[in-house]
Amino acid sequence: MAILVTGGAGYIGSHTVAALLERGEEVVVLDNLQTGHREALLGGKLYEGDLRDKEILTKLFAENSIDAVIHFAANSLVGESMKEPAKYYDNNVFGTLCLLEAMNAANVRRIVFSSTAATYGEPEKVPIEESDRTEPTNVYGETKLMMERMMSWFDKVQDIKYVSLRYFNAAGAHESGKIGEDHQPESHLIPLVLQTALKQRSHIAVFGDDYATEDGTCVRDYIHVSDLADAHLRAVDYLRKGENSNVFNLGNGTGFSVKQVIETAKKVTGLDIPVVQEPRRAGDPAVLVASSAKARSVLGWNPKWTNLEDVIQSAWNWHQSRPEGYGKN
Ligand SMILES: NC(=O)c1ccc[n+]([C@@H]2O[C@H](COP(=O)([O-])OP(=O)(O)OC[C@H]3O[C@@H](n4cnc5c(N)ncnc54)[C@H](O)[C@@H]3O)[C@@H](O)[C@H]2O)c1
Ligand SMILES: O=c1ccn([C@@H]2O[C@H](COP(=O)(O)OP(=O)(O)O[C@H]3O[C@H](CO)[C@@H](O)[C@H](O)[C@H]3O)[C@@H](O)[C@H]2O)c(=O)[nH]1
Repeated sequence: MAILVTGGAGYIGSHTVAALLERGEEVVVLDNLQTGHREALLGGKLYEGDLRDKEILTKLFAENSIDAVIHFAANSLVGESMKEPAKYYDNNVFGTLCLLEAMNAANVRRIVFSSTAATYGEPEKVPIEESDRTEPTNVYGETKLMMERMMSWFDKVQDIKYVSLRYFNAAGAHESGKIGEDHQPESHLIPLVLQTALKQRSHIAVFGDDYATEDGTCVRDYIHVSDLADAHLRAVDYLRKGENSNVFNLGNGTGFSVKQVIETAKKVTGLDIPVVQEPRRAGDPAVLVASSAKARSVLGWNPKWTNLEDVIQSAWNWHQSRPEGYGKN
């Protein structure tokens, strides 16, 4: 039996594919390569196509014995979602609907889903627990919450069991140095800061310094991509044991401000990183920090990369060895 990974050629998807292959799983990937890279796939069978294309989904499920789906494929940028909402409802919500319909038709009843800290919006308290209020402050988070609710109804009505993993901020790169983060254009803080250290950019913009945080900049919980990959394998095992649908936060439980990330990157690289203060970015909550106690106790998840310096060092190794990323697909 194979595992279908949608978005497997993307950043977190490719690290999860690597982890699945390492433990001997058969992997099938569906990716339209809109942000992913063929070279990021260290194995598995790639179907190059779109989640919203019913024909390719039907073909893929007919040609492979799929046991479970891990669903990464989505648009996932907070800032962009506040400029182009339709793109997010279409790819994320409609795309997931197409996938669930095809799964039901093919009698595939397990899905692990990439959700996000952005489902919470401004948290009522930190660290955030899964039972806390979900009131997204951006379109992206709203679409992910809709996808979770949709899966909950497909569970009730069609018995498709799901595990929704609400990741906080993914960071770092694979220890082998073969795969890492390469988004074109890049919008995530850590890669942008490291590209500035490499002098590929003149400066890093800090979006807002008037938040209610210690130094006025936004606080996030950075979690290593290999720890995220490990959680997906545990979530598949959890569903294979016949457990009920569930939701888990995945974070380290420590928050770092934008300024602290830049300072840590300066220390790791030993290089100058010029900063320019800019206005707030629409849709950004001030603080997002996870309680992952539930994932630890139920999934036995135990993140290894708990130190921000080590996480940034692992990203730095990747950026130094592949300053242009993967290059052309
Ligand atoms: N990066 C983070 O910090 C973070 C945090 C929380 C949640 N997430 C979620 O994790 C998932 C992966 O994030 P990422 O950072 O690896 O993003 P990514 O853009 O690197 O990966 C997404 C992959 O999905 C593919 N894709 C997108 N739409 C598709 C479609 N319609 N059909 C087929 N393939 C499609 C892309 O080509 C890409 O390979 C996303 O669902 C995102 O919302 C990411
Ligand atoms: O040039 C930049 C880029 C980012 N930031 C700030 O840095 C923080 C982190 O931003 P970014 O790296 O863009 O991540 P988020 O917007 O927090 O979103 C990421 O983390 C979410 C979970 O918390 C995921 O759901 C999203 O998919 C993923 O992109 C935010 O406060 C941004 O305002 C800057 O100040 N300057």
